[in-house]
Amino acid sequence: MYRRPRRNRKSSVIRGMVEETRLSTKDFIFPLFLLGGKNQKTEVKSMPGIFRFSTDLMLKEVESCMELGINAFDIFPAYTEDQKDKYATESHNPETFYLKAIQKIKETFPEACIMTDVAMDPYSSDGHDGLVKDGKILNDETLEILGKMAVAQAQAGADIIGPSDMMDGRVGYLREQLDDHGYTDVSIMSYTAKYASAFYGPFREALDSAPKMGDKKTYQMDPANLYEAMIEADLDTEEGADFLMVKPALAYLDVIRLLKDNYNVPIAAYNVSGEYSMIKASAERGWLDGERAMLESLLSIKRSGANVILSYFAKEFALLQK
Ligand SMILES: NCc1[nH]cc(CCC(=O)O)c1CC(=O)O
Ligand SMILES: [Mg+2]
Repeated sequence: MYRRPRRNRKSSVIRGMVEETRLSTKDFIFPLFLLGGKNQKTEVKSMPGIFRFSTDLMLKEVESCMELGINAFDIFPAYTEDQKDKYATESHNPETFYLKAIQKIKETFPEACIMTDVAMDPYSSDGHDGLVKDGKILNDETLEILGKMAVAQAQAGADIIGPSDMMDGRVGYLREQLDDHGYTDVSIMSYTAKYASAFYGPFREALDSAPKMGDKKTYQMDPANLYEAMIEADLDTEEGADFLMVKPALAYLDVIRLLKDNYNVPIAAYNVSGEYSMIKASAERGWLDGERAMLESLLSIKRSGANVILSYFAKEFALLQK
């Protein structure tokens, strides 16, 4: 045998030299759940170790993450039922707590990169990402609401907006709205290939944002489809997306690879709530080594081509690097 691949695995130094993929805290965006009020901190039951924070406590959380090298955050607000309506009015009310919180975070930590979600669901009494009429999710009517939301978020200081709604044409529409309002520097990380997935369950518990009727299959993609992601990616790149995102991550590594190989735009992957909870739940039962399972799955997301990883594991990962 002239070739013995095991020679390059014989010591940890050599294994380190030939390592093809390396994770860094810089790869991550940490999703954070925001509450109204003051001095509030509640754990998400289905996501052990993940909390919702009111603005004052979130500032502390952001600070402790930044000390660990996590500098990018995606802020998701939790609204109560009485604050929701059909038109997701709170999403662009300049006095609403989540816009104030973003302002405050940017004021306190100007170097932090703040991303915001553009979709109606946390503010909608129907629990859908778009406007509901006669059981249908209206596309073009929704765009106008998303436009107001995105401009309000940019005004509050968002560095990146993340349309997660899957309405057609929204990237171009939002780019135009942002530019018309003078926010040419605000980036768009499009949820390009977002699948109708069972893995969003814990997130919907965190925000109490599950759809009141039906499901999201008329706008989110069918898990059976790979090449359809290229139709979405073609449109999003033409419409001006700065990043293309695949969501969820682990069950869709082939989609991440396909987009990475075909588009010259950075690819993001959302390691979603259910993917976090699966590992946490089995680690709690002693069924697998939670830390190793976390590192292996994060590595697989990067190896498949993701440049940016949104993950609830971000802080835990950063802590391990210390
Ligand atoms: N449109 C809202 C939104 N933005 C991110 C997630 C899921 C994130 C996660 O599960 O961690 C969802 C839920 C959904 O589409 O129902
Ligand atoms: Mg699309």
